[in-house]
Amino acid sequence: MSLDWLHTPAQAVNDSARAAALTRQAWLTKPPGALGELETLAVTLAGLQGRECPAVDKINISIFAGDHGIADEKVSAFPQAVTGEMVRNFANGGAAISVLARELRAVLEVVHLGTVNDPGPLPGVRRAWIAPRTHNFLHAPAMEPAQLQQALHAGRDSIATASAAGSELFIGGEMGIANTTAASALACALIDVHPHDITGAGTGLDAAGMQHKSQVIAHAVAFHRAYALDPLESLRRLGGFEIAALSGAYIAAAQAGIPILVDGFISSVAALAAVRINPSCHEWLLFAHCSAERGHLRVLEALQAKPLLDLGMRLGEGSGAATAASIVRLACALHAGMATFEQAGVTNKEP
Ligand SMILES: Cc1cc2ncn([C@H]3O[C@H](COP(=O)(O)O)[C@@H](O)[C@H]3O)c2cc1C
Ligand SMILES: O=C(O)c1cccnc1
Repeated sequence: MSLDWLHTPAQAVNDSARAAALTRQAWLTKPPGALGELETLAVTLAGLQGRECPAVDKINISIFAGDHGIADEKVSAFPQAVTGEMVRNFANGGAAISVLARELRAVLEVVHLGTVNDPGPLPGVRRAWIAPRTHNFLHAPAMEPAQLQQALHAGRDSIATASAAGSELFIGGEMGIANTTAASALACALIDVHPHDITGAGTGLDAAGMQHKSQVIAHAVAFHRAYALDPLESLRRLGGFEIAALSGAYIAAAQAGIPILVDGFISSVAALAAVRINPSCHEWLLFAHCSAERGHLRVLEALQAKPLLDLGMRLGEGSGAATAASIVRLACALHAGMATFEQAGVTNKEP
């Protein structure tokens, strides 16, 4: 199986649906622009969904879980066993994203790509097993070429299922202890930022822990520097199974015409890799929130992204995107449900 599909263009945005939505916004009983970003959201979604009045009733969430060799370098405040334990927690419905998905009445899929602490087959968990974890990218590429391919295809498979179910919005999430280190290293390769300026606390490192993490990232980025201009190779060398699966899912969603709501720091780095691999998927990305993880602002800037929320969240799992999805729903409801000046008999301003 080749990776040629990664370069297939995303679906074209429907300009006439977008224009119709823009006109509709001007007719609604409010001063023009008074609903701020909610107006922009509705108009953007209209173009993506190809209808004057978009809707996000059917939301698909896929959480990709995988472990990281770089965890050996003591770069996380939590032990590696937590990744596998959280896969079980997702299956049992006890994680933050489980609660948010229920509230949204979204379809939640958990994709288990490989953990050191393997909980085994679980109901509601798709096993797309690659290996217990990636290689430690301080000394070697994180993934073998075949493993990168498996991870990208795991993401694409999630979109095939979502697309067949008529999904109107895709949210990707991740779980993988030490993945803020992988995402930070990958971001350094993709946007040429200094590790010190992007390294954050992740699950809660103190200042000394962050200093150490930043040095580990700097060494890894230097080790793989020769490949920094190649985004797919950087993803293989510095990413992780769940990060690559997210990149594959984003590209496939844009190709399938499903709008994407990007979560926090790790998801945004996966989105940046996706855009560097296939620039046409950029138009399909909506950005949910600004994570408290230090490097997120810099990554959002590289994506020219204006996120909807800033709640100090730093969890991952797709939780920020699931929270913002309610706002996206409200934007669609306002756009479709408000009366026009004419319908309501309200006097419009002078032209
Ligand atoms: C119980 C628990 C649940 C989580 N859910 C997401 N993460 C988040 O934290 C991890 C990244 O942080 P670091 O790079 O510092 O390890 C990822 O698994 C991410 O999804 C969690 C972390 C923990 C501990
Ligand atoms: O913003 C994120 O994605 C994030 C931040 C810290 C830990 N895990 C995830």
